Amino acid sequence: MSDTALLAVRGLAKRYGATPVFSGIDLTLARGEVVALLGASGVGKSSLLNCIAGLDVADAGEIRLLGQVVGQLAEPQAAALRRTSLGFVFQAFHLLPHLSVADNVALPLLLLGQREPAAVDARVAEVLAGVGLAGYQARRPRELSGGQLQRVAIARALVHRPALILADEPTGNLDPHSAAQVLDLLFAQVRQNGAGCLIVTHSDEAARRADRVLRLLGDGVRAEAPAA
Ligand SMILES: Nc1ncnc2c1ncn2[C@@H]1O[C@H](COP(=O)(O)OP(=O)(O)OP(=O)(O)O)[C@@H](O)[C@H]1O
Repeated sequence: MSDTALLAVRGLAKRYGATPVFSGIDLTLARGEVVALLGASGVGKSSLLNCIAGLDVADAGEIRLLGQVVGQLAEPQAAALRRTSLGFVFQAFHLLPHLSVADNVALPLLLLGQREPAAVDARVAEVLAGVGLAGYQARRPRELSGGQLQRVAIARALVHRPALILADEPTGNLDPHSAAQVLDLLFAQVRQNGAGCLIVTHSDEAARRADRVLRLLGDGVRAEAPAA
């Protein structure tokens, strides 16, 4: 089963110096599945997401992405697998302020070597329209609201059609109205693209919209019944 899973994490452990964060983490995500990851503040949700994304390194365990054990690949191959198959949405948006909206969204395509301007422009326009920002290509991030910034970040995470979206509290900086809009868009776009999504959240709304809800504990992951 783990061979066909989009993501399979086995026995993952992380510590910072002598301080353990988590250990014995097993989780699996199927293609097209939206999974919400809950957990107390400081339990290691962001650390887990960062390990899966290759932004941080686990101390033990295995991460299998699209059937490939990432740790068994040479770093250039691991990086290429992540670039192709992952999109990341951060709580603080992480857009580049000096680039236009279009250039921010196009970045993953450029990193993948897609430089044919007409094709890049067309895909950027398509994905911006998908998040309700048609015609915003020339804007700068400073000219956008928080909800719009996060929608740009979602467009950037989806532009290269990754198989897995990792989202770390993507509505944590938004007012409730914008948060609900952004969640709707994120989940609609994820499902429309047939991608899987692992979303770290404190939001009941996000958990309610997920296919499955997991709770991260220091020594494992527990399945929770979705909120009614
Ligand atoms: N770079 C780091 N160096 C040392 N300790 C760290 C580092 N990053 C995180 N930690 C610690 O690891 C633990 C887990 O942090 P993490 O941010 O993953 O938790 P979280 O569950 O995402 O928390 P929150 O819900 O508050 O965002 C915390 O105790 C944090 O202080």
